[in-house]
Amino acid sequence: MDKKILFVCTGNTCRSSMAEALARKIAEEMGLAGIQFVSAGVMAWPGEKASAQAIQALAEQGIDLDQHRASQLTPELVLEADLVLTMTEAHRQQILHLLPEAKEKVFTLGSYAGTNKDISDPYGSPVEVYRLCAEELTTNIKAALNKFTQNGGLKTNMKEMTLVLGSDHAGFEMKEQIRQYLQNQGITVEDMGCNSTDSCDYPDFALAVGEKIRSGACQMGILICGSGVGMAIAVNKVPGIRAANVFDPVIAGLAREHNNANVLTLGSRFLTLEKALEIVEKFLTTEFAGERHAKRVDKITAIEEKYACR
Ligand SMILES: O=C(CO)[C@H](O)[C@H](O)COP(=O)(O)O
Repeated sequence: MDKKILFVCTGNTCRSSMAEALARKIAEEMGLAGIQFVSAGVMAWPGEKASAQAIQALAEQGIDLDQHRASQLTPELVLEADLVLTMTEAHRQQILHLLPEAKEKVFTLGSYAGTNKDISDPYGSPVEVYRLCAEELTTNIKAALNKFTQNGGLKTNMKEMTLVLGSDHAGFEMKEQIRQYLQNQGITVEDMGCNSTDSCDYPDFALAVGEKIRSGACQMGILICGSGVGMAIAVNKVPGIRAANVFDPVIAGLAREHNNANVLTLGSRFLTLEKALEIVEKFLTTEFAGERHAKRVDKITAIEEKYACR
């Protein structure tokens, strides 16, 4: 079933209408399927068109906002959404006043994306201000979609995802066998190398795999070195990556269920192929449980954000 993200501003003719249309385009560029985007205003005139400057700013990016018509925010819209992103804290407060029980899924776009700034209202300004607003929205929406997809917003389905693999020389042969196994099951796999048993450096491949996931091009990764330890340490330096070095299928399931791990690392020198495949299968077929674990995974993300270069 599709997930739904609702953007909220005041009149639904400028910020949230642009956010809805931009998010649709960004999700397509990130290869994200299964997310529906909608928008509404806390004080909208239902049926009103988007402002002329918003239409122009988005038309310059090849996005048609001409057909948009404003909608008034209703409790149903909030309840139906999986995530509600408001343009300002005042909008968030208005929703929570109406529906305090929605607290867990209503955020300002800035706080959810990690930029921590409200999106200011361009209403009545010249088109240049709308262009800047569209840029600000784009930055925030990209980060928000990364977070939404990595924190269990989407259910994992093996056949629908693209997996990325990498290894060093010690993990090369096991990587080849795992790739074959996955491809035989119809799973799309990207292989970032290495391509032989010649000695090489595991951080190079950890970075390549981490960046594929960070960009949204792939949803999960598997990295193999001699012990799995170096790969886990290296790839965990990429923001948004939660890698687990696993030697047992039960732990592989827990790494997904509780920690929403998105990268599995394996130690080829300490695992039989049979055991490695059992671990891979469990890792890829277990879904993040969310609920109390989501709050904890969000705290891991908050640690990353605390030390991010600004
Ligand atoms: O496990 C690893 C990193 O954690 C590497 O595969 C291992 O360090 C490579 O060692 P060598 O160069 O002696 O083959």
